[in-house]
This record gives sequence, structure tokens and C-alpha cells, in this order.
Amino acid sequence: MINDRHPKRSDHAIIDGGRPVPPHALTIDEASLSFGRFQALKSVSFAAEQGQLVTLLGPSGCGKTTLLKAIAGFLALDSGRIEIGGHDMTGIPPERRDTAMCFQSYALFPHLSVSDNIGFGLRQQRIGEAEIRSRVGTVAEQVSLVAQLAKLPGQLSGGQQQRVALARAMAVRPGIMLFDEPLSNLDAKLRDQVRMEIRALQRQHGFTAVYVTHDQSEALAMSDLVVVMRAGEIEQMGRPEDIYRQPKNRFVADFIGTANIMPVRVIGHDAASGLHHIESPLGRLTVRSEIAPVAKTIFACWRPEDAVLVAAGDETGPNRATLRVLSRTFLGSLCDLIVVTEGENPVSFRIQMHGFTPIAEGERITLSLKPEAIRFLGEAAE
Ligand SMILES: Nc1ncnc2c1ncn2[C@@H]1O[C@H](COP(=O)(O)OP(=O)(O)OP(=O)(O)O)[C@@H](O)[C@H]1O
Repeated sequence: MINDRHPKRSDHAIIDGGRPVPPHALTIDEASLSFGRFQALKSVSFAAEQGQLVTLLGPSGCGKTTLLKAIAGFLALDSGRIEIGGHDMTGIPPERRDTAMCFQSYALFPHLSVSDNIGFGLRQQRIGEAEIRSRVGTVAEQVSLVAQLAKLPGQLSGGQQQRVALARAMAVRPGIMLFDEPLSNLDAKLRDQVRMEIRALQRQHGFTAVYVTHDQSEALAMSDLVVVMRAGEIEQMGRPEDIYRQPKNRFVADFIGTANIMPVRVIGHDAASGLHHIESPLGRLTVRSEIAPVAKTIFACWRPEDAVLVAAGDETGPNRATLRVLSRTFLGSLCDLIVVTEGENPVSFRIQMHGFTPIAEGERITLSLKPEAIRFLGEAAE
């Protein structure tokens, strides 16, 4: 997609050990940006390969949209650089960046037909009418809008309007598609459907995408790479399964999915079995962790679905603990329980069982946790 409208490629992006390598589709290198005295981005760095979908995930105000706007060229960095296809974008205006943006507000022109909305970016690029008609027809088919082309946006449902916005961005065939919470105005069912459609189109066409969301399930479901941000900085990035399985700290563990986070004291390590022994609110436990504990007293976490219910009289299973059920919520495919330790300082945990579980509130249950289900977080608990 990169063409001669762009400046020369920077050498460091394509030379590795003397051999040329394909540049990343997108490289963010120590990007910092301030609004007056407020620093919205603090030395942010990551790279996306061609055809990857990267989500920027984090709470409101952490800088996701700011970073997206900087990639699109609507905001200039104070320092650092952004490269697209190995080309330095410093000083390059938005229309020459090979990006297209798809917003949550759709930003459709109400007085233009669906067809003219989709072709809008192409007309701005002064592409010939025959080519515009052909491209509009192709993308309208891809997003199932062929029957709606003559309508005005006001005559469409929310999901259809979102598809028009997507089709308009796709029609310009950008190298990088930028999505700013595109599904937040849709109801839950439609959100799931359009989310799957975006992912399918992105895979089929192989475009690189940066996708802003504060919805962790959306990020886990869609991404090749998740970039977790907090207060203008990257807390952790990686594949969805890696971030879910091995969160770096309490913030990431808590933000991605539900986590039972507990302070623990490391009391020993058995080199032969590779097991760490810890003292925890659940009693003495063993932990099999690839990551060594960073301190003697640290935080560890486990996921609600990791707990296994031990049948009465069954003496097997590692890391057993007996707890009292505080509350039980039946959610259809899951049963969500809040359980609490007994004794002087009760600590509560959340567990989830598949399907219907005949457990009553107030009942005592025994749980077992595999040593590999407990993960050390890189955070001392002192
Ligand atoms: N033009 C601006 N002038 C001053 N401050 C701004 C401006 N734009 C954004 N900010 C501030 O920068 C921070 C990051 O904003 P940004 O829109 O990037 O957050 P976000 O992570 O996208 O949040 P949300 O999920 O709520 O959209 C916020 O504290 C915001 O108030």
C-alpha cells in the first residue's frame, strides 16, 4: 500500500545483521505527547506486523485515542517517532499516511446516500467514477450492504450504520485501519456479530489494524497483540492468552478478566520438582511458576475457573482449601460463587463452575487448585 507519496524508508527499519528484513507495518518508538502540562503518552513503544490486529486496551483516559490520533497524523508527538511500513511519519499529514479511521460515532454524512458515504474517501482522492462504483460495490457486498446502497444513513439500523463506516474506511484500501471503539454504540448481541465480521474481513484482506477498546473481552476475542495501557504508559503487551495466563501485575490481572489476587509469603523452593511453597490466605500451597518470585512477600493470582470442586470424602487433589459459600449466582452456562475463608480474617474469592452446580449459600465446600494455576505477579506485597 505504501507508494511514492511517502518519504524514504529509514535504514534501521529494514536492515538486521546486514540482511534486509520486511519492515513492520507499524512501529511506535518512544512516543510521548502532552496537552499543555499534562502528559497523555509517556514513551510508548510497540510494533505491529503486516496483517496483525493490535488492540490498545485500558481504562478511560489512559491515552488510547490520543495514540490512535497520533498514528493517523491528527496529533503531533512531542518526541519519539511513528513509522508506517518503515517510513518515518514525522511531519506527514493524515491524508498521506496510508491509514483510515473508523469511529464509534460513525461520522456518516446524513444527507449522502450509503453509496456516496462509502465512496466519500475515494472522491477526495480524485479516483475515477467507474473505479469508485466498482470499489463501493465490492465493499458493500463484503459488509452485506448491497440492498441499502440507495438509502440515507438515518434509514439504517445502528449495526448497518456501523457497517457503512467500516465500508467507507475499507474502500480506500488503507495499509492500516484505525478503529476507535467502533462497537460501543451497539447492543451486546450486535456487538459480538460485528466484532466477528470485522475480524473476518481483517483476516481475509490482511490489512493491519489498530483497535481501541476498553472492553477486555473484545480485546481477548479479536487481537493478535494486546497492548494494555494505564495513564499514558504500556503496562504489558503480548498475545491475548499470554496476558490472560501470565499478567505482569495486579492492574493487568484485574483489568483482563476476573482475578483472585492474594498476598503470599514464599517459604521455599524444591529444585527437583520445580515447585515453590507459599503461605497464603488459603493455607500452604505449592506453585509451579516459570517466573521466579521477585520478593519473599508478593502478590499471586488465580482465575475463577481454575478452582476444582472436590467431592466430599475425596482425599485427592493438590492445594486443597475449605471455604464457605457466601453467594451463588446462576448465569446459565456458569455458576458464579463468592467463597470466603473461615477464621479470624476472612478473605473472599470468586470461583466459577461450568453449568448448574447444586451448591447452597452458607455451605462449606472444598476446592483444589493446580500448582500451575497460581501465578506470581511481579509485585512485592510489602
Ligand atoms: N485535546 C485535549 N486537550 C487536553 N487534554 C486532552 C485532550 N485530548 C485528550 N486529553 C486528555 O488526555 C488523556 C487521554 O485521553 P484519551 O482520549 O487518549 O483517552 P482514552 O484512553 O482514549 O479514553 P476513553 O476510553 O475515555 O476514550 C485524558 O486525560 C484526556 O482528558
